[in-house]
Amino acid sequence: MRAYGRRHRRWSRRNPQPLLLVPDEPLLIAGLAAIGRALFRYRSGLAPITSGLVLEVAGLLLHHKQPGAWPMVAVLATLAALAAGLRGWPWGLIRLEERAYAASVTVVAGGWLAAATAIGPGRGPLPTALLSAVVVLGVPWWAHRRRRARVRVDRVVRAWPDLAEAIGLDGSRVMSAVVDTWGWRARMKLRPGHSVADVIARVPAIESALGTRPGAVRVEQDPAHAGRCTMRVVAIDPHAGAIPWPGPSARSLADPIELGVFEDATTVRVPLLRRHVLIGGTTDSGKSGVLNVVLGNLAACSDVVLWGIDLKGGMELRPWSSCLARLATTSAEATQLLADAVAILDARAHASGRDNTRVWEPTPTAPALVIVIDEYAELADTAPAAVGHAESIARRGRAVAVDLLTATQRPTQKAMGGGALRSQMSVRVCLRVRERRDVDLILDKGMLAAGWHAHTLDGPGKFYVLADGHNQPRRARGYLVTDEHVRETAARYADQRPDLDPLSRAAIEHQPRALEPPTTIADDPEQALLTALAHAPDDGLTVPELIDATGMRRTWVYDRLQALAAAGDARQVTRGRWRA
Ligand SMILES: Nc1ncnc2c1ncn2[C@@H]1O[C@H](COP(=O)(O)OP(=O)(O)OP(=O)(O)O)[C@@H](O)[C@H]1O
Repeated sequence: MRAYGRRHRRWSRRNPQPLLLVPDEPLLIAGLAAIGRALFRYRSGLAPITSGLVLEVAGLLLHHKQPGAWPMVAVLATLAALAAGLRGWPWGLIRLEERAYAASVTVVAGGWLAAATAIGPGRGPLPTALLSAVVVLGVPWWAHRRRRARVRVDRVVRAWPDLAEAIGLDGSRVMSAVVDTWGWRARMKLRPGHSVADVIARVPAIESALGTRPGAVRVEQDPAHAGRCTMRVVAIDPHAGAIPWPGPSARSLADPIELGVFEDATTVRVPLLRRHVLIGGTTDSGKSGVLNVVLGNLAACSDVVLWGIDLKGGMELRPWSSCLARLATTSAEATQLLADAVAILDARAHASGRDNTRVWEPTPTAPALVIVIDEYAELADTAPAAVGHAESIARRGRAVAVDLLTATQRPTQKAMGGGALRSQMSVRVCLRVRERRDVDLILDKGMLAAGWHAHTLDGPGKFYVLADGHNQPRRARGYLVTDEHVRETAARYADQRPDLDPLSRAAIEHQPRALEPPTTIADDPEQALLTALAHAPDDGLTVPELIDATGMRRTWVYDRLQALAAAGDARQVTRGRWRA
């Protein structure tokens, strides 16, 4: 038996059976069905031709049965054209061009039908007129981008059950789909037991199944139903170009700040009163850009005093110096500034307790205090004493309107005091990060898995924001604030800045001043700098180390480093570390 089986298999390999297709229905019916399917599939593209044929038949019937009805046809056509042109009825057209097109088509079709009813569709110029109208009015129809997009979306919706099964979302249903300016979005119902996290985990597979570019699919939870979500396919990136800053929108800290624009063109509005802000992202992700948008707005608020800490020698914040009541550029200055802020906080808390007022309401005469810290991790590295003050402000500052606005490349556990500081930051702006786990560091644990994919942001200024009213992973792009904007805004509001209230001023005056650490200035700081750079270890020296070596101020060291770098005598080994 086994020998027979082997022989049979060998014989089958040598003499393969021809593949026979046996139709199980008559050829004519199969052919008609195929034509029907093709007509149905391309029904949108064929619509002008179909409409021409329908008109021809209607003209024939009306001419034979009711040739005197042509004035009625003309009147109805005019009314229909008015409804289409003025109200977009019955297609719900919003855009002016689309309504104009619908009105023109209705007028031409109605006019032709009235003429065909009166004299017959085969007479005179009517056949040529109908053919020309189909071609001329068909061209905009065939070229219309949204119509073609709609057709593509309809096909995807029909194919979704198979696609969903292939990517592990079997049982999910597309309930409705809408084409918008940038692509399309669909409301989806998931299989019982599936959640939006399952869809988010399969986003790359969905992109592959739909044939989109990577990063084109967004998924948002339906706030009313755990088993439903909105899937958005962004065919054209609405954030491809920079969005110019329209200027400050806030006049008081109580006004929400407009940071930029979401992908659906709505404005990103974030309330800042009594909130600490953390802006995180890798180098060149646009942190300073977002900081500048916030500063540009706060500069226009008459109830905020601004203090700044910029340990990059004031590189980022100095352009705003005319609007900053204080700017610290060294670790010692930063520590003193934060200590003063804690003193203000204590004085205000004390006064609130005494007067039985729960919160400090900022006004131009009793303004809020916002402390802007550029590169918080650097502060944590170089001024550990300052970190204690910052944490104290983060914990207790909100009620008395002493707020922190911090930017950092990477809010590591160490920089963020083991997360204690970060947990107080109720507004988090996450720009592009290099490593996926940084998303959880900036936003919170589990946010990466929940769809806040900041590692896929592909341009400076693009961000996710987590704040009151913003708890869905929606991509936004910050406004681009140019140097010119900064100069103009700082100059415009410089003399409108409020002063601290007497209570806060008195609190600072009673503060013990830290003694300036004695600095020994090298005889020839320039030479000392060159020697330090020449003998620097392979991973370079930090700016504070160079300050120690030269005894000069940070700004001097930065200026000299820039000049030496331009001349090729110094180079930045990694960010902030230098050697010859
Ligand atoms: N919203 C934006 N739209 C377009 N371009 C932007 C935007 N924000 C920033 N950029 C551009 O990106 C570049 C880097 O921006 P920025 O200096 O703000 O980044 P950063 O994260 O602060 O960098 P660093 O870590 O070096 O301080 C700049 O050239 C800037 O013009």
